[in-house]
Amino acid sequence: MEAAAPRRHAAGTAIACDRLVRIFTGDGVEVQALQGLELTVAQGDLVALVGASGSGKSTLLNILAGLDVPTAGTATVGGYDLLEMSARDRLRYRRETVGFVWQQTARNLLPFLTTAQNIALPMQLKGGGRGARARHSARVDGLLEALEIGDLGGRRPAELSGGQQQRVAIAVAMANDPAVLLADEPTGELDSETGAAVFEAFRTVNRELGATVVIVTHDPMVAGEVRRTVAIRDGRTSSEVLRRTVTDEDGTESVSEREYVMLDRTGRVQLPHKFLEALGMEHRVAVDLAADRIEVRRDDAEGPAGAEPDDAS
Ligand SMILES: Nc1ncnc2c1ncn2[C@@H]1O[C@H](COP(=O)(O)OP(=O)(O)OP(=O)(O)O)[C@@H](O)[C@H]1O
Repeated sequence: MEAAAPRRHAAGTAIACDRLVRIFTGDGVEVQALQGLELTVAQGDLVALVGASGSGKSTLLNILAGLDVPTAGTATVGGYDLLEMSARDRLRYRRETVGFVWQQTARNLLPFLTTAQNIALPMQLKGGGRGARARHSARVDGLLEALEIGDLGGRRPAELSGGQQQRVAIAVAMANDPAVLLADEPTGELDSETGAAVFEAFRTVNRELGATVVIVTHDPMVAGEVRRTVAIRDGRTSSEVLRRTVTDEDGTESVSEREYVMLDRTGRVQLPHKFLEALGMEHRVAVDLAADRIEVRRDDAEGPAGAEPDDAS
C-alpha cells in the first residue's frame, strides 16, 4: 500500500487525529482499541461521539485528555502534539488546554470543598502572580452565573443533586478557560430531564465561553441535538451525521440531517450495514465512475469470484 503523506490541518482546527492507533497488550493478548482513527474537529464545534461498547470511544477520549499515549499516528489538540509532549508540557496541557467531565459525578469534584472552592482549585494550581486572587474570584463568579449555579457556591458535593454536580463539574473543567472540553458519558447517570439540563450547560460553554466540546455519549437526546455526531466502529471513525437549521419561505425553522461515511486517504469507505443488507451486497461490489458520483452496485458477474480472466488486479 502506498504510504500517504501526513494531512495538513487548517488554522481553525482544535483537534486533529491522523491514523491514530492504540494497542493494549497484557497477558499475551493484544487489543487494537484504535485502528487508524481519523478525526478533525473545528474550533468552536460541539461534537458527539457515539459507538457500540468497546468501539474505542473512551480510549480516544483518554488520549485527547493527555491521560494516555497512542501507539502510533498523530494527534494534535490546541497546538500540542500529544505524542511528542514532555512530562512538563503534558501537565500544563492537562491543566490549561483541556477540561474533562467524567460520567461518575463523584469523580469530578473534591468532596470536602464547596462548589466555589472546587472551581477555584484548578486556577490556584495553575498560579497567576499578582492580582490572581481577585481574578480567580471573578472567574468563579462568572462561571457560577453562566452555568446557573450561583446559589450553590457554598455547598459541598454531597449537598448537590447529580445534575447540579455535573454542572459544577463543567464549571471546574472550564476554570482555566481550556480550548477543548471533553466529556465521557456526562449524562449517563442522570434521568432524561436532568440530562437535558446538563447538556444545556455544555451548549452554554460552547456558545458563550467559546470552548470546543466533544461528548462521548449513548444518550440519543445528546447525540440527536448536536450539529455533528461522529460514529466510531472498530477503532475507526465510520460515519457521521451533520445537522443544520434551515428556514423555509414562511420563516419556519427545521433541522435537516445528512449522514456521511468517512473516506480515508487510501480510498477506503465503510458502507452502512443497513445499505449493504438492503441490496444484498457482500464480498465484492461493482464500482463505476459517473460524471458527478461514484456508483456502487451488487456484483452480478457470473461464475465464482476469482474466475474472471480480468480479475487479477
Ligand atoms: N487498559 C486497557 N487494557 C486492555 N484493553 C483495553 C484497555 N482499555 C480498553 N481496552 C480495550 O479496548 C477496546 C476499546 O475500549 P474502550 O473503553 O475505548 O471502548 P468504548 O467504546 O469506550 O466502550 P464503552 O462504551 O463500553 O465505554 C475494548 O476492547 C477494551 O476491552
